[in-house]
Amino acid sequence: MSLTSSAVPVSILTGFLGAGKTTLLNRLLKDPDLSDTAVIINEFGDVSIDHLLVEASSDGVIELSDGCLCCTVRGELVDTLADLMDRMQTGKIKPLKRVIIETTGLADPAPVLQSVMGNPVIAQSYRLDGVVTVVDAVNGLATLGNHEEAAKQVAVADRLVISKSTLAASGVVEALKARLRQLNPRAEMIDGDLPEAGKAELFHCGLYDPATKIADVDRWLQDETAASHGHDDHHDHGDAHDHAHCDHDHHHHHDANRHGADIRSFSIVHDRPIDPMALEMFIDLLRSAHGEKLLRMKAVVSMSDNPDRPLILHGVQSVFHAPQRLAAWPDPADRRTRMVLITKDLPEAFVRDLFDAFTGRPAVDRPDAKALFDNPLAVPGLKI
Ligand SMILES: Nc1nc2c(ncn2[C@@H]2O[C@H](COP(=O)(O)OP(=O)(O)OP(=O)(O)O)[C@@H](O)[C@H]2O)c(=O)[nH]1
Repeated sequence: MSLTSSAVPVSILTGFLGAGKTTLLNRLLKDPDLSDTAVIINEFGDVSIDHLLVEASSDGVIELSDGCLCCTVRGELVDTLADLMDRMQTGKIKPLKRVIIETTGLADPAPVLQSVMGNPVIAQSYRLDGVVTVVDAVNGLATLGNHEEAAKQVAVADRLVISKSTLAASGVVEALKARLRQLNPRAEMIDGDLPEAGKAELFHCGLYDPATKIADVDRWLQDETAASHGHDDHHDHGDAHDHAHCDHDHHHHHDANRHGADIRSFSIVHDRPIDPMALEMFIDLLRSAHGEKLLRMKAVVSMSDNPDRPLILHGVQSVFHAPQRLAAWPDPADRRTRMVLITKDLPEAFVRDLFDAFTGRPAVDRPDAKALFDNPLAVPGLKI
């Protein structure tokens, strides 16, 4: 996956059945800034109607055949993206500014993201820009409780659009927002009725600020740790903030397990440059042994081989894009490694211990007795 600004950005539009994805897309496609956008839609059922419902961009709408995008037509999604690129390169269609993939309501978004990021050919030409998830204000809370796919759709989102809020009884939207905050504390929440929900900027979730073309790491990481946590010296072995245990307002008494808080979001902050080998081993182990539990990971990493040029990492389950070096730190005053992880059934403490195992310094202030006794230079007879 290329993260450079030249690759065509791909946005995933997801949300449970009937949440309002097509309605939102119809509004969005009226924004002139979304001209030269291809929309790929998939459907369940024999009768294909979704593409008819997308009004404004009939030329750009590519309908995948019957089946769920996350499984049966994954090959077809890759083929469609490859075909689009071929048509662009041979001048059959104008260069695309963006591709939007609208998933079926039942899709687990992680495999969809993987199929965009994990195919080497696709990864050369496209970059995953972000995930926009529509949540229905009326049914959202119940749906999240009953359907794991819906919870995953929320967990991996960069932005959450709350639809139908005018139809919801008072208090319902607030309860829904609290639940969404718990599942995904970093995603920006937008009321679907507001004008900004219908603007092209909704899809600008990627690393590069589309206006300046400069990497905006804090926004990309959805990184409140950048603002709220300073350079604490005690973060020697990484500092993890687990959001499954506290909501955004830090109400520590919340019962995290009440709503199946096996999906959790946390960050690891590390003050010292990391050895490339240690990072590679950490990532390899995490994704090979626990890939299916790693819903999403984004990171900016200070590397010991070149601390002036941070490494950008971006992964979904076991699939990671090729790491990319930024030319410089976006904020020279903050050169900390920052990782944001969203996991399912993978406790923060486990990930943190793993990170520490590969990156932690030996504790120099505590003598290692065995090393002292095994020391060939030790003075015979001297007991410590
Ligand atoms: N009042 C109101 N109705 C909405 C809103 N968003 C969607 N709807 C209605 O909800 C129904 C479902 O909307 P769709 O846009 O088809 O939902 P979808 O997520 O594309 O549905 P699937 O493709 O079946 O998963 C339609 O009847 C819409 O008119 C909203 O913000 N307010």
